[in-house]
Amino acid sequence: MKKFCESKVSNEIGDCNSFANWIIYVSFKEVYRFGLRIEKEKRNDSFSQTLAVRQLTGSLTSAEGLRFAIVVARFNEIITKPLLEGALDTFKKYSVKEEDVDVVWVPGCFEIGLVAERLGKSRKYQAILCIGAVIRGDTSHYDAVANSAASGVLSAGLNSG
Ligand SMILES: Nc1c(NC[C@H](O)[C@H](O)[C@H](O)CO)[nH]c(=O)[nH]c1=O
Ligand SMILES: CC(=O)[C@@H](O)COP(=O)(O)O
Repeated sequence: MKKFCESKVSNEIGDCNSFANWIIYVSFKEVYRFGLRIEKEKRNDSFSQTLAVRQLTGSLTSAEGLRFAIVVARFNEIITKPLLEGALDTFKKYSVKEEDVDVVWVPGCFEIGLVAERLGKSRKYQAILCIGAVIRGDTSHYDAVANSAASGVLSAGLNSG
């Protein structure tokens, strides 16, 4: 499994104007399903001596017939639920059938890696997507939870191939 995307975004919830960090993790066994497009770009600036810049862009046309799992944390559900809905919507857009997606709720980010690893080892899924949200407060609690979640997801990938 490979780490596909990790993003940090700022987020406001109620009184708490804080930083939320959520992790989205996808792995694809069959990378060849992503068509690789090579585009050449001509630049009209001081770098124009570089005639062409090669850009590699992945494009997924259809994931029909593939099975996916989503592990989603209930903690900070106000954030994770819309992320889950977005993920389900995106799967639909790529022709993944509803019955080919299993959603597993876990209490919080701490549990994501554990469950993702089990699901990965089941060999039932093409990819496992993990969704969690950790909000920075006044203490170092944020770092503990976010770091554990990130390393749990990394271990899940490494241990389930
Ligand atoms: N503080 C956050 C948590 N904490 C809960 C833990 O993840 C865990 O579920 C609990 O300690 C039981 O083992 N979880 C988040 O997802 N986000 C947080 O900000
Ligand atoms: C990681 C958290 O749950 C976070 O909101 C805790 O906030 P605080 O550090 O103020 O206790």
